[in-house]
Amino acid sequence: MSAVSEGGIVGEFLSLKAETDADVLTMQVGDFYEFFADDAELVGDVLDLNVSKKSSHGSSYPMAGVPLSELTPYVKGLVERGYRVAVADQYETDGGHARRISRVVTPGTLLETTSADAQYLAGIVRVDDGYGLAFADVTTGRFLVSAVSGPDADSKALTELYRFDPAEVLPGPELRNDDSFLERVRERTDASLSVHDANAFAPGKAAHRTREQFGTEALSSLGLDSGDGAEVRAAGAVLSYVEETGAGVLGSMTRLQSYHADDHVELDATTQRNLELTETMHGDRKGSLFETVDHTKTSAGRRLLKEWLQRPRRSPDALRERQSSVAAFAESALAREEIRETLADAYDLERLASKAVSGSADAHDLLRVRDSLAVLPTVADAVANAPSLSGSPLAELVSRPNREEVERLREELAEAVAEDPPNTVTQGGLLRRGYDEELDDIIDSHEENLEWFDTLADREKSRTGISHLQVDRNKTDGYYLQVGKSDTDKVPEEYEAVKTLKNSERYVTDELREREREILRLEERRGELEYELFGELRERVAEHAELLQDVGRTLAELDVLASLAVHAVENGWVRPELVESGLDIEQGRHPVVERTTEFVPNDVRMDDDREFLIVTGPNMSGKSTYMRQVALITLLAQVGSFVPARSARIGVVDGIFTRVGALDELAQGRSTFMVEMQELSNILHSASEDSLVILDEVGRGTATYDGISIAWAATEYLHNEVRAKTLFATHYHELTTLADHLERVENVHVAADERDGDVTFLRTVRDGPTNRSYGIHVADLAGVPMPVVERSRDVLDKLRQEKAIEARGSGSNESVQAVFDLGSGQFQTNGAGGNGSGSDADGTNDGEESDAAGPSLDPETEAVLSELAGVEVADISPIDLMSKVQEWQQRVEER
Ligand SMILES: Nc1ncnc2c1ncn2[C@@H]1O[C@H](COP(=O)(O)OP(=O)(O)OP(=O)(O)O)[C@@H](O)[C@H]1O
Repeated sequence: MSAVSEGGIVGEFLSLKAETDADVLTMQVGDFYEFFADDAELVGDVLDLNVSKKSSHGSSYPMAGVPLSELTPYVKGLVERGYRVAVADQYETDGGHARRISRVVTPGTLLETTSADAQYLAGIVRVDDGYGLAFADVTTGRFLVSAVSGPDADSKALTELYRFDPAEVLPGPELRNDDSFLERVRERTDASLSVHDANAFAPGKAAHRTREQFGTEALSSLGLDSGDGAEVRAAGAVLSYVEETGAGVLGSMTRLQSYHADDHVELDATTQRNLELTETMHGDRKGSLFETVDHTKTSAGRRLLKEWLQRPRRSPDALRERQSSVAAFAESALAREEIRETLADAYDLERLASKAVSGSADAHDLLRVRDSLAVLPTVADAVANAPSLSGSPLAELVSRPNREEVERLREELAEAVAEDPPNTVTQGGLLRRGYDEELDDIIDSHEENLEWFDTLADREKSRTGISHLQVDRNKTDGYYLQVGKSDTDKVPEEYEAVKTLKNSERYVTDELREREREILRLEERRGELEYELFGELRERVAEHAELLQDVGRTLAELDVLASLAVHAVENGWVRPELVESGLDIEQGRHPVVERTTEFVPNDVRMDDDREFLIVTGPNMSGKSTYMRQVALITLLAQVGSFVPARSARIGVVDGIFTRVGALDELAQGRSTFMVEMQELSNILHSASEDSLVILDEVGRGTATYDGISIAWAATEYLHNEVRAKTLFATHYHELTTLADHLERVENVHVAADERDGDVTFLRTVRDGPTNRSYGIHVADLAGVPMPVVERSRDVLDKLRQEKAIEARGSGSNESVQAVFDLGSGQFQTNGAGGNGSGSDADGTNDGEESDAAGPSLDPETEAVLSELAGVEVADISPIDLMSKVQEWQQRVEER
């Protein structure tokens, strides 16, 4: 026990606590880890740990404790709730014991996670023209850096944070006081924000740290050799944080990967949520795209599939390679299933590598490494033996890790680790015979001594003639000879009595004592030697961390590609053709909805003449489903997956942007309309002509005319300036007329059949606008009282009267093409072809000015109209009226 007095322990605890900025401290006191004072109360509350009282220097302190071997789950419990936990260990000093903080466990450096998901620690640095980002997963050794710049760098940086969903973020010194940025980080992730030494972010220091870890070569091969890049600053800070927290996993971070935001399809946080990639809008995992398409066999495969879905790619070559692998797997069911079955035997090698490096891997973990390594040659042979697989990129994939090296390490482990080792690494029994000579000698002598005891009773019986004699051992007396009372007279003189029982007597002899001491000595020596040898073996496995990561990654990739093939085969998906632009999906389906519904497939065609689709149709007809289906098919194609369609040609996009009604905005305390406009604003800023934009009901959150105006203007801007491929679902029937005047805007509608007051949803998408505005009709169907329905029709008519909106074509903002009259529901133009039926669509205009309040007419027509308006129908005879009409016609024609 500690040399410090009992009272001093609380004092020691409190002074260690003052040293650390961790939220909670636990301190080893003998065989226990103790929490005192506020920390004891916290663990009492949070983890239901029993809290007692400890008196110290006249005060009483709350105290809670757990045995040494049971600390891990408590630390994990605290860290998973977002606390940073400092662990102080006891060590020997000349005068007794002392304690120091050996590790600070934080959400981003927790090794003991049981979740298969990636667990990133992120560093983010702001510089003049953007941000540097570094992401490290201490559980797998993955380490990635990136930089984003440009006018929308803020949103790009936040997008990356959302994509990696880090457990912990270290903001650089420039960001620490930027409350609005930090608030946005909190909104998009569940990360804990931790403050790390500002010096660690300094360019020189960070570059030094990064070079030390990955080597100068690695930095220069990624073009980061100047060392003052923002991503290197973020990387250096992350490395120094991992080191400072004492997790001991730096060695597993073997490879620096750099990526460019342009390598991946931009998917902002809103879009990832809207498309329900990994969870539904209601927060369920089930019903997400990921859960629907996931057939992986390993947790590393699951993790990788999720990563692929969250980070679709833009390089057509890389995607075609994945497609070819999926196609090969799709064609060879037998080999695929054999490989998947073998993969199921693999454990998470990336995680095991980190455990080996941190020294926390036990003998069972090394057996897992052995068994997982054995999977590689088996699957590689299966690939080589299946003709349709051996000619595919899968052959290259399985030959990536060095097979000889894999085999050497596997053999070493097979020869070293015992088949059924104990759970602790200190008691011996971890290693096999034949692995180490000294160990074998120890085991031999140990066995020989045990054997001596096993046969002792028989030997003594025949030597002494005692028939009631047995040899046994217990905790207090050790080994002894037990002789029945009736035979005690035959006991030889070297027997030394140690205990008298009712019917027997116990004895020991010098030799027995000597043998017993030898057995204990051998057991102790065996424990020590095995621990030492095991440590060396684990060290060698740790030295192979990179190999383990390579094999782990290869098996995960195989697992994901096979999983995509399984889903494609089971659901009739096809390989999409990747093209430069445009979109031609024949008989496309929604990948998630098709699983639970008799799905009606639909076509989608978009090209340079048809870039903007206005999607109309009654409520619940399937507008949102249709648009999401387009987005998801595009996304799946850029994951390298097959897609739910009869055939598909997909133009590779640089980003997918969506704005759909979200459910949880009010819960976040922001006005729905404000959020809607922020999202719209982000899309208008970020989308390019290579992007896909999905807008569902933009403008709905405000007054109708405000809404129409915003939707109208956004359509013009997207069409004229951005030129992104856009699908826009709207209930504003008025917008459908835009197709007549904006060159590349087309209408499609989801058809519904209406008979005898019933609407049957056909779920079929057809060209052209829907032929009526359904809102009031739906109110009618829903049983809203007739007077209200009729009155609303009246009101709608009134509202539409004499309201007009101009449509602007591309080119100068002054060039007014057409005026939309909400009263008539028609466009009016004064130029050539002035009936507004579309002849102005090429953007040429005869230059006449239009009046935003309505078309300006020539004086003669004005006069005719005013006469018409003045006619008192009741006072004029039919004959007079006919001749008046003839006269008006003539005057208008001659004008
Ligand atoms: N092609 C289809 N085949 C079968 N069912 C479909 C199809 N499209 C949509 N559905 C189903 O129809 C329902 C309504 O779809 P959706 O939400 O897309 O309609 P909507 O027109 O966007 O509705 P609202 O205008 O009210 O937002 C959903 O339950 C969906 O599963």
